[in-house]
Amino acid sequence: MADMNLNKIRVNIISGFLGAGKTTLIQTLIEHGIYSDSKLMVLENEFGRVDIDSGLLERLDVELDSIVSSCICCSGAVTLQDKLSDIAVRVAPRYLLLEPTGVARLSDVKRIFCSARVKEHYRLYQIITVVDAVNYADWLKVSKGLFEDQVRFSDILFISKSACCEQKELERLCSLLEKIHPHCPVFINESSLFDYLKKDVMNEASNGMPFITVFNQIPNDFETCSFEGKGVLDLFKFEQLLGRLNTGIYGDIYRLKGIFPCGGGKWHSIEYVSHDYQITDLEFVDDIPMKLCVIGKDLTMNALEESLRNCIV
Ligand SMILES: Nc1nc2c(ncn2[C@@H]2O[C@H](COP(=O)(O)OP(=O)(O)OP(=O)(O)O)[C@@H](O)[C@H]2O)c(=O)[nH]1
Repeated sequence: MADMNLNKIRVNIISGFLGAGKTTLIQTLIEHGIYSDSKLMVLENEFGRVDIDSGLLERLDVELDSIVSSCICCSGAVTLQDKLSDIAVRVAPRYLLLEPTGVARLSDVKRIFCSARVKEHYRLYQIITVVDAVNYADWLKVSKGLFEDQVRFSDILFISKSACCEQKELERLCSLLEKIHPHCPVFINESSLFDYLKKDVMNEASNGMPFITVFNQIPNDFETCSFEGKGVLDLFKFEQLLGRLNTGIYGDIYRLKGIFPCGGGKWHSIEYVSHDYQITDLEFVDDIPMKLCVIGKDLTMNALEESLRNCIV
């Protein structure tokens, strides 16, 4: 009898904390042809109300969909199941690449793929967690349980931003990862990860559901605040605001991302991760509204909104 599992949609999950580099890795995996010759679909989950990552992936020639507003590991679990059923019928890709939010518990996402309804169409293959070499110590302070959950339930660990770190720091991180998830393959450079994936991307998720019950101890009290609308940002004032984000007056801000126009037909993307930020010119942007999304704890939404309004010219 033919193995029914062979016809199922193969799922790779790309997990990792806020701003770790999940979307960047997805982009690179696709550009390096890891999924070439196969119909691929990317499913993004954005914690905020506006969808930013999809816009950044749009230029790649893949099917793209997203779930916004809710985190698929908790309140959005049913939405994910519905979306997966829809994709199986409407798109029927060979592969599905799923990017959960940075605050998703990987154990919960993995559990969704163990449900009978999802298993009917999908088969879970390798789960990669991206670990941010620059900011992991901050994330451990913010939510140790969540960090450990994402490491423990993955099949492959990829350390991003390694070139920005000293060797000693990398060694410290590697030994921490080994303690949390012994013997899990860890990759520091992209090319060795790609070589491994080219051979093993079709390996089924190896460790099943380990018998560990830590899930409910993770405080998932992250908040998000999204801004979307017309308006041009004064870059100087906006950068001043970015410089104030770590003072605590707007709460604890861990991540800000988005796209915005700044006059003269120019658009930028903003990537703020744990106090550092990068503003990049964007080449192809249609006439879409400015979109910004903030993730943190104890956010003072009104103060943040007022300060952002002050940046609009
Ligand atoms: N130097 C360096 N920067 C990186 C690397 N990977 C990602 N980044 C940068 O980190 C920032 C966040 O990257 P994303 O790929 O958007 O991260 P993400 O995990 O998808 O972010 P969220 O979905 O918001 O959680 C961007 O400014 C990237 O350019 C890396 O390996 N090295």
